[in-house]
Amino acid sequence: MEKGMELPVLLITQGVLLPEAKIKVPIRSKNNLAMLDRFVLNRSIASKTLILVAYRTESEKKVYDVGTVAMIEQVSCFTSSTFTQYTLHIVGVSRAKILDYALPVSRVKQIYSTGEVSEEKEKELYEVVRQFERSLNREESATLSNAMRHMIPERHVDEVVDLVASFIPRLGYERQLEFLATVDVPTRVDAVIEWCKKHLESNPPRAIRSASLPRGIAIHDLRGNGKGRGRIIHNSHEETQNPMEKLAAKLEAANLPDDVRERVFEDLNRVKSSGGNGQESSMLLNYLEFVADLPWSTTTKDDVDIKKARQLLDDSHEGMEHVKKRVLEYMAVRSLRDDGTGKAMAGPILCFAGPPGVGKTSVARAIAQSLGRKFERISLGGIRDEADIRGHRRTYIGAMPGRLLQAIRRSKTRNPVILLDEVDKLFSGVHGSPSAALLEVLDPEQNGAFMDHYLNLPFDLSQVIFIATANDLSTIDGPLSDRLEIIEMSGYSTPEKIRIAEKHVIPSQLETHGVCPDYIRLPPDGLQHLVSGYTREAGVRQLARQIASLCRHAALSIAEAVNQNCEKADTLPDFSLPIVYDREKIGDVLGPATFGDRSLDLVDRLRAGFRPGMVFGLAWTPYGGELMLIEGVASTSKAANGKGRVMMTGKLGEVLKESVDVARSWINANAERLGVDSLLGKDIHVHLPAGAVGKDGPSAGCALVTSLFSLASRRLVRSDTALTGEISLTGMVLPVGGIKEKVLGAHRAGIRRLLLPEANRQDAAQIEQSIKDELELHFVRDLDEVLKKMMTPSSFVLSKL
Ligand SMILES: Nc1ncnc2c1ncn2[C@@H]1O[C@H](COP(=O)(O)OP(=O)(O)OP(=O)(O)O)[C@@H](O)[C@H]1O
Repeated sequence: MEKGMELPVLLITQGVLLPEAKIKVPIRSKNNLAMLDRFVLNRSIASKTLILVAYRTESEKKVYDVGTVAMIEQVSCFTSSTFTQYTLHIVGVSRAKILDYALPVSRVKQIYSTGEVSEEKEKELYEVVRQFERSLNREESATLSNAMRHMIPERHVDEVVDLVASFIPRLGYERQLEFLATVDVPTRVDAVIEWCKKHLESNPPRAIRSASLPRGIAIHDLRGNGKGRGRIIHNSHEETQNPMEKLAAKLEAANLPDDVRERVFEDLNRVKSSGGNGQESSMLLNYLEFVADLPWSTTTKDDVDIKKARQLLDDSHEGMEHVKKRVLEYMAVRSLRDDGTGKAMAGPILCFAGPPGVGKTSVARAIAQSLGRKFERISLGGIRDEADIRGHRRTYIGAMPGRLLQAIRRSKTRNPVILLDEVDKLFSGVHGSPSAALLEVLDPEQNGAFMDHYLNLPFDLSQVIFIATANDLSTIDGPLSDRLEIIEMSGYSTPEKIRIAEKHVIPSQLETHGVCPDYIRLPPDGLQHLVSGYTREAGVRQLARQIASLCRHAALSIAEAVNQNCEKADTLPDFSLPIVYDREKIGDVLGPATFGDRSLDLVDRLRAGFRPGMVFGLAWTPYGGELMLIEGVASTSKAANGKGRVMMTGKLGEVLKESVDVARSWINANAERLGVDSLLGKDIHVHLPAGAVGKDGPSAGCALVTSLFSLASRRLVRSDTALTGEISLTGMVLPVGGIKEKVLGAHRAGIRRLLLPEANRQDAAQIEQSIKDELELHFVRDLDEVLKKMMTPSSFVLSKL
């Protein structure tokens, strides 16, 4: 049996894709959708390469036995409320025989072209193609000449005819299929010459007006090089240059380490000896270009001036003193331990953790700037494939280097600061563990000779400074989190947001939109309204977007006024500067406020309808703190053993479920002492609304005890208070995380009285004084204290549970 390779199948029902041509294929059929889902969207290694299969005739549903190996250049996705349409942007690579047709994967074998084309034939071909190009409409002509220009030098006549054939209008399905199946190059050349001539009969070429031709096209000339197979010559300068020599010079200039140099020049000689022909050589050429582009020995010199760095951080970032302090310490240690090699000494990798938009990326950028290093960001969100970090082996068609080396190439230096964004969103899939690969990258023992599968040569990453960011620390892989030094960046309070907006966001948005600061004014109450009415976030990203909308509005108003002024020089426009964005004007521009009063209404409505068993807890989410309603009901159990059951709903995690059990046991054990009925013999149902959102963690313990006590005592819980805290079975209140976020979340929701664990007193000290002034904070040590402070003083007691 013939061997071959297995490729995912994309069935096309209209048209034929020839090698070198590009098409867009909307994915509609069930089979194509399944293939897309399995091989492309989930990023398998072979995901970039497909086999395009066509039917024998457009009506007959039998597949043709020659297909096109193709590479996906882009996947675009259009989503409306009713459907999602994916479209693949594809480029044909080569012909392939379909050995074993099956869905979703078929076994195929690449077919190579055969036959030599005489010099005269080539000349004739290039002459006809030149005229054909000028007979196309301007858009197609530009696309064809562009495609020609982007064909690497040394492309052969067989590739040129494939490209040109894909531009011939109204060729017909069957003729396209026949052309696809023709491996003999002279036959294809004859066919293309004939089709071009036919087209020229009814579409004469436009006259050449060299002055009007775009640069590069006038000299874009197709002709034989007099040495057998033809090649495309782009311009007179390139005519004199041998691309192999150019590449060799580039590799020479790259200053490769000795062991690497030897292997790379061996590869170059292999390409040279094959004359640069064929699929393998073209892959090798791409590879060598990549090797030459890597900054093997280019570094920037560190310029560590702590005073300057402090100034830069202060100028670009408001508040966040603990972050700045830690960053400066980090830089000071680096400068003292610098042994002149620039190597990052074994030490922790900084990881900024916090909700979106709190400045994690911009602090990392400031670190790079103050060290005088290049900055690159790699987004790790959703990566499941080890190859994303470490690259694909070159044996795969369409193989690519990993994201790390791509970032290094972009930075053009061997010692940039690389931000590993969202390390908490790395997943392990069927194609290896990206976080294990990342561990190797971060390990100073191993990263001096990092092996990317594509590069397949050791590359020294030891001088790179890695900084990570995360939203949710609980989802970072254990060994990876051991390597990270976490610096928590919590969300901002409203006054902090206002200060950040005034000092940083507004000036930078004005500059971005080219609006003079004198032309626009955002008075304090306008800004306050913008923050509380149009944003509900821990950071300032949404706020920056809203300010950008105001700047765009200002830019448009000013531009319109200026135009009007020019048209009627004698009448001044009805327009006065600066434009003042007060509450009313903001409402006109951005529409009615999305938050603020309306959501406070919701809390007010909940408070008005408070029943026994209801209590406000506090939740930490990766997007900031939130008020969390807990509801409980109890009824006499009808269970056979009479003991009563507990039901929990609202997508609760294991730990949260256990907290309900602990709370119930504590109430039952202390019922007599507290003077309430035991919950034994009662069926209890605890529900945490926003049922579709998963919730977990031990910090709702205090709130759960309060809810169950309320049921047992038939007394109402204070609806003006929210609380957080883990509990022990013996009634102690234990500390919890995310205090600042939770307190700010409660404050945003309009709750002013809070119960926090005594052991978290220190965390609460970090909250801005102006916020604390508006709050009544109670620190509690045990559950007796919690219940005393949480229950309404009224003797409102329901007669029966
Ligand atoms: N304390 C601050 N002072 C000045 N500007 C700030 C501050 N915090 C955030 N910003 C600005 O807010 C914008 C968003 O910040 P950035 O992109 O760094 O957020 P991030 O925390 O990295 O978010 P994500 O997790 O979504 O990537 C940036 O323009 C940043 O400069």
